[in-house]
Amino acid sequence: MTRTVIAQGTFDILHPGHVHYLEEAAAMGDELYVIVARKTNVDHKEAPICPATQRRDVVAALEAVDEAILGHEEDIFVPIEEIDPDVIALGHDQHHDADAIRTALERRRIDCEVRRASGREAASDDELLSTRLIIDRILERRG
Ligand SMILES: Cc1cc2nc3c(=O)[nH]c(=O)nc-3n(C[C@H](O)[C@H](O)[C@H](O)COP(=O)(O)O)c2cc1C
Ligand SMILES: Nc1ncnc2c1ncn2[C@@H]1O[C@H](COP(=O)(O)OP(=O)(O)OP(=O)(O)O)[C@@H](O)[C@H]1O
Repeated sequence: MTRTVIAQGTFDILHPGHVHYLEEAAAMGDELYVIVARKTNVDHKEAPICPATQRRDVVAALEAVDEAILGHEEDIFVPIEEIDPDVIALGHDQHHDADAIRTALERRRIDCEVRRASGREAASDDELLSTRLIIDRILERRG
Protein backbone atom coordinates (compact mmCIF):
# COMPACT_ATOMS: atom_id res chain seq x y z
CA MET A 1 0.00 0.00 0.00
CA THR A 2 1.19 3.54 -0.77
CA ARG A 3 2.49 5.41 2.27
CA THR A 4 1.61 9.10 1.97
CA VAL A 5 3.60 11.84 3.68
CA ILE A 6 2.71 15.51 4.16
CA ALA A 7 5.21 18.34 4.59
CA GLN A 8 4.29 21.99 4.98
CA GLY A 9 5.70 25.48 5.16
CA THR A 10 5.92 28.94 3.63
CA PHE A 11 8.71 28.18 1.08
CA ASP A 12 9.10 31.82 0.11
CA ILE A 13 12.65 31.86 -1.34
CA LEU A 14 13.94 28.31 -1.68
CA HIS A 15 17.30 27.21 -0.24
CA PRO A 16 19.12 23.92 0.52
CA GLY A 17 17.39 23.64 3.95
CA HIS A 18 14.05 23.28 2.15
CA VAL A 19 15.48 20.64 -0.20
CA HIS A 20 16.91 18.72 2.80
CA TYR A 21 13.54 18.82 4.61
CA LEU A 22 11.52 17.74 1.57
CA GLU A 23 13.95 14.93 0.68
CA GLU A 24 13.85 13.66 4.27
CA ALA A 25 10.04 13.87 4.32
CA ALA A 26 9.84 12.01 0.98
CA ALA A 27 12.02 9.23 2.41
CA MET A 28 9.43 8.69 5.19
CA GLY A 29 7.02 7.17 2.64
CA ASP A 30 6.21 6.63 -1.04
CA GLU A 31 4.39 9.81 -2.01
CA LEU A 32 5.04 13.36 -0.80
CA TYR A 33 2.38 16.06 -0.69
CA VAL A 34 3.43 19.56 0.31
CA ILE A 35 0.99 22.09 1.77
CA VAL A 36 2.11 25.62 0.99
CA ALA A 37 0.99 28.12 3.65
CA ARG A 38 -1.36 30.96 2.81
CA LYS A 39 -0.09 34.43 3.59
CA THR A 40 -2.88 34.91 6.16
CA ASN A 41 -1.55 31.96 8.16
CA VAL A 42 2.04 33.20 8.19
CA ASP A 43 1.51 35.27 11.33
CA HIS A 44 4.61 34.41 13.35
CA LYS A 45 7.04 36.19 11.01
CA GLU A 46 7.01 38.72 8.18
CA ALA A 47 4.66 38.01 5.27
CA PRO A 48 6.13 36.13 2.30
CA ILE A 49 7.45 38.14 -0.67
CA CYS A 50 6.30 35.73 -3.39
CA PRO A 51 2.65 35.01 -4.18
CA ALA A 52 1.23 31.71 -2.93
CA THR A 53 0.77 30.22 -6.44
CA GLN A 54 4.43 30.96 -7.28
CA ARG A 55 5.61 29.37 -4.00
CA ARG A 56 3.47 26.30 -4.75
CA ASP A 57 4.66 25.97 -8.35
CA VAL A 58 8.36 26.16 -7.47
CA VAL A 59 7.96 23.57 -4.66
CA ALA A 60 6.05 21.32 -7.09
CA ALA A 61 9.03 21.39 -9.46
CA LEU A 62 11.37 19.77 -6.90
CA GLU A 63 12.25 16.14 -7.54
CA ALA A 64 11.26 14.95 -4.06
CA VAL A 65 7.75 16.40 -4.35
CA ASP A 66 4.85 14.50 -5.91
CA GLU A 67 2.25 17.20 -5.39
CA ALA A 68 2.23 20.72 -3.93
CA ILE A 69 -1.07 22.34 -2.98
CA LEU A 70 -2.14 25.65 -1.50
CA GLY A 71 -3.16 25.39 2.14
CA HIS A 72 -6.63 26.15 3.45
CA GLU A 73 -7.17 29.77 4.48
CA GLU A 74 -8.96 29.06 7.79
CA ASP A 75 -8.63 25.45 8.90
CA ILE A 76 -5.22 23.80 8.47
CA PHE A 77 -6.75 20.34 9.03
CA VAL A 78 -8.99 20.49 5.93
CA PRO A 79 -6.22 19.45 3.46
CA ILE A 80 -5.09 16.78 5.95
CA GLU A 81 -8.59 15.31 6.01
CA GLU A 82 -8.69 15.30 2.20
CA ILE A 83 -5.25 13.73 1.70
CA ASP A 84 -5.58 11.34 4.69
CA PRO A 85 -1.78 10.89 5.07
CA ASP A 86 0.13 8.18 6.92
CA VAL A 87 2.79 10.63 8.14
CA ILE A 88 2.98 14.38 8.84
CA ALA A 89 6.61 15.51 8.78
CA LEU A 90 7.10 18.67 10.84
CA GLY A 91 10.08 20.84 9.94
CA HIS A 92 12.95 20.97 12.45
CA ASP A 93 12.07 24.52 13.59
CA GLN A 94 8.35 24.65 12.91
CA HIS A 95 6.53 26.26 15.80
CA HIS A 96 3.75 23.64 15.78
CA ASP A 97 3.63 21.36 18.81
CA ALA A 98 3.65 17.70 17.73
CA ASP A 99 1.44 16.56 20.63
CA ALA A 100 -1.14 19.30 19.97
CA ILE A 101 -1.32 18.14 16.34
CA ARG A 102 -1.67 14.49 17.45
CA THR A 103 -4.58 15.49 19.71
CA ALA A 104 -6.30 17.42 16.89
CA LEU A 105 -5.84 14.45 14.53
CA GLU A 106 -7.35 12.04 17.08
CA ARG A 107 -10.32 14.35 17.55
CA ARG A 108 -10.93 14.26 13.79
CA ARG A 109 -10.32 10.49 13.68
CA ILE A 110 -7.33 10.80 11.32
CA ASP A 111 -4.91 7.94 11.95
CA CYS A 112 -1.53 9.48 11.17
CA GLU A 113 1.97 9.52 12.60
CA VAL A 114 3.57 12.91 13.41
CA ARG A 115 7.36 13.06 13.00
CA ARG A 116 9.92 15.87 13.29
CA ALA A 117 12.48 16.23 10.47
CA SER A 118 16.11 17.22 11.10
CA GLY A 119 17.83 20.50 10.28
CA ARG A 120 20.39 20.66 7.49
CA GLU A 121 24.06 20.77 8.45
CA ALA A 122 25.66 23.69 6.62
CA ALA A 123 27.91 22.46 3.79
CA SER A 124 30.04 25.62 4.06
CA ASP A 125 30.40 28.65 6.35
CA ASP A 126 28.56 30.93 3.96
CA GLU A 127 25.56 28.72 3.16
CA LEU A 128 22.31 30.65 3.61
CA LEU A 129 19.88 28.19 5.20
CA SER A 130 16.88 30.43 5.83
CA THR A 131 14.75 32.75 3.73
CA ARG A 132 15.24 35.48 6.33
CA LEU A 133 19.04 35.20 5.98
CA ILE A 134 18.78 35.46 2.18
CA ILE A 135 16.62 38.59 2.44
CA ASP A 136 19.01 40.12 5.02
CA ARG A 137 21.97 39.42 2.70
CA ILE A 138 20.15 41.03 -0.26
CA LEU A 139 19.34 44.14 1.79
CA GLU A 140 22.93 44.32 3.05
CA ARG A 141 24.51 44.00 -0.40
CA ARG A 142 21.94 45.62 -2.70
CA GLY A 143 19.77 47.74 -0.41
C1 LIG B 1 -0.11 19.70 9.79
C2 LIG B 1 -0.08 21.09 9.25
C3 LIG B 1 -0.98 21.47 8.26
C4 LIG B 1 -0.95 22.77 7.76
N1 LIG B 1 -1.89 23.15 6.83
C5 LIG B 1 -1.95 24.44 6.43
C6 LIG B 1 -2.98 24.92 5.57
O1 LIG B 1 -3.87 24.19 5.17
N2 LIG B 1 -2.98 26.23 5.24
C7 LIG B 1 -2.02 27.10 5.66
O2 LIG B 1 -2.08 28.27 5.29
N3 LIG B 1 -1.06 26.70 6.50
C8 LIG B 1 -0.99 25.40 6.89
N4 LIG B 1 -0.04 25.00 7.79
C9 LIG B 1 0.78 26.02 8.41
C10 LIG B 1 1.96 26.40 7.62
O3 LIG B 1 2.39 25.35 6.82
C11 LIG B 1 3.09 26.92 8.46
O4 LIG B 1 3.38 26.13 9.56
C12 LIG B 1 3.06 28.35 8.78
O5 LIG B 1 1.97 29.08 8.44
C13 LIG B 1 4.20 28.91 8.03
O6 LIG B 1 5.31 28.95 8.79
P1 LIG B 1 6.62 28.04 8.61
O7 LIG B 1 7.00 28.08 7.17
O8 LIG B 1 7.57 28.75 9.52
O9 LIG B 1 6.25 26.68 9.09
C14 LIG B 1 -0.02 23.69 8.26
C15 LIG B 1 0.89 23.30 9.25
C16 LIG B 1 0.87 22.02 9.74
C17 LIG B 1 1.85 21.62 10.78
N1 LIG C 1 17.94 24.84 7.27
C1 LIG C 1 16.88 24.02 7.26
N2 LIG C 1 17.04 22.70 7.48
C2 LIG C 1 15.98 21.87 7.47
N3 LIG C 1 14.69 22.26 7.27
C3 LIG C 1 14.48 23.56 7.05
C4 LIG C 1 15.56 24.52 7.04
N4 LIG C 1 15.02 25.74 6.80
C5 LIG C 1 13.69 25.56 6.69
N5 LIG C 1 13.36 24.26 6.84
C6 LIG C 1 12.00 23.70 6.84
O1 LIG C 1 11.34 24.02 5.64
C7 LIG C 1 9.95 24.29 5.91
C8 LIG C 1 9.57 25.64 5.38
O2 LIG C 1 10.34 26.58 6.06
P1 LIG C 1 10.15 28.13 5.90
O3 LIG C 1 9.46 28.40 4.63
O4 LIG C 1 9.62 28.72 7.16
O5 LIG C 1 11.68 28.57 5.65
P2 LIG C 1 12.70 29.37 6.50
O6 LIG C 1 13.88 29.48 5.63
O7 LIG C 1 12.88 28.72 7.85
O8 LIG C 1 11.99 30.80 6.63
P3 LIG C 1 12.40 32.05 7.56
O9 LIG C 1 13.86 32.26 7.44
O10 LIG C 1 11.57 33.16 6.96
O11 LIG C 1 11.94 31.67 8.95
C9 LIG C 1 9.78 24.24 7.43
O12 LIG C 1 9.24 22.99 7.75
C10 LIG C 1 11.19 24.35 7.96
O13 LIG C 1 11.39 23.70 9.20
